[in-house]
Amino acid sequence: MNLNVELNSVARRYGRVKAVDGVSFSAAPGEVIALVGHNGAGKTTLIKLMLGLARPTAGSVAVLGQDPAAGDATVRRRLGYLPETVSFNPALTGRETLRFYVRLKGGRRDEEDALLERIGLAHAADRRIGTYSKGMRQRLGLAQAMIGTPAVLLLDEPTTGLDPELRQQFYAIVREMQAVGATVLLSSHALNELEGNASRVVILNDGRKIADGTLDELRHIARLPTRIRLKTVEGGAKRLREWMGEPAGLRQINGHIVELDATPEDKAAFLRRTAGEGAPFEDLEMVPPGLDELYAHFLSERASR
Ligand SMILES: Nc1ncnc2c1ncn2[C@@H]1O[C@H](COP(=O)(O)OP(=O)(O)OP(=O)(O)O)[C@@H](O)[C@H]1O
Repeated sequence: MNLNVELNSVARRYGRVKAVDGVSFSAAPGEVIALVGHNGAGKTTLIKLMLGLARPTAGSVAVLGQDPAAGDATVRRRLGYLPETVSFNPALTGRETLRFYVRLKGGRRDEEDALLERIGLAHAADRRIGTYSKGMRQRLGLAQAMIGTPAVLLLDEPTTGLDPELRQQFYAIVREMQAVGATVLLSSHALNELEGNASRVVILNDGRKIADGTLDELRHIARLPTRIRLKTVEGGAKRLREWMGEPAGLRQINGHIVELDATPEDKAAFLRRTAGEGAPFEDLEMVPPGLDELYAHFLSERASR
């Protein structure tokens, strides 16, 4: 398979600190991979290794088939990077700044105007960056990372400081990049927003990779229960409990709602029962474990080893 990123047993030490410790993974075109982990887990270092800004102390890194630290300009031009903290000259306008980066990267003439339009900053193109809000600066940073339609886009905590609407717009742009075959790697602490937006999740802890897969794969490995919530008519919770046979762990939330945590096997058996006659509920809701629960699970599993 054609891979845009390949990391093989990569380690990066800073003195005694193992910022990245034996990490291997690969990323194909069209994948959106979320790097998640506590502060100091090694996310930024991993991104810097892929950019060639840090060299591995062991193992190998290949981006677009090349060692990114070797300084090959053709590879660099096909990489886009949004750093954790974007900092632009406040005295320049958005357009001037982007034009500067387009020239630096050998981008198309007037590409800055198309990018400003795309990220919704055309109306402020001629305003000085010193007057921009945090969200506007972050969007300008994303526009800068998108110059030349990169094959690999590395985004370090890109949605920090963005309001919910801007986050949606941000992920819409990520999907557009994904659709044209870019590999997008983004680090984030906002686990809930990654659901439905990342095709794969890599969990890091103390520089090590402790989980890697789609959300469904991680759910399958973790075998965490699904929350089943049943609603009935007001005052009907008692009858519902009796019909369910008062299973251990059943929680009565109020007079008409009960909740149960079901293993994958219990869930299937329960669903078969609910399909029968006379099930005394009006509505059923199933909530599979979210990324925050999976994350906590993998971390606690690691800690107990
Ligand atoms: N240049 C450096 N010199 C010394 N130590 C470093 C350097 N860069 C990173 N580290 C250390 O490596 C570890 C991993 O840091 P890194 O910035 O990669 O984590 P992170 O997961 O991105 O954290 P955050 O979520 O806080 O941004 C930390 O212990 C950090 O202090």
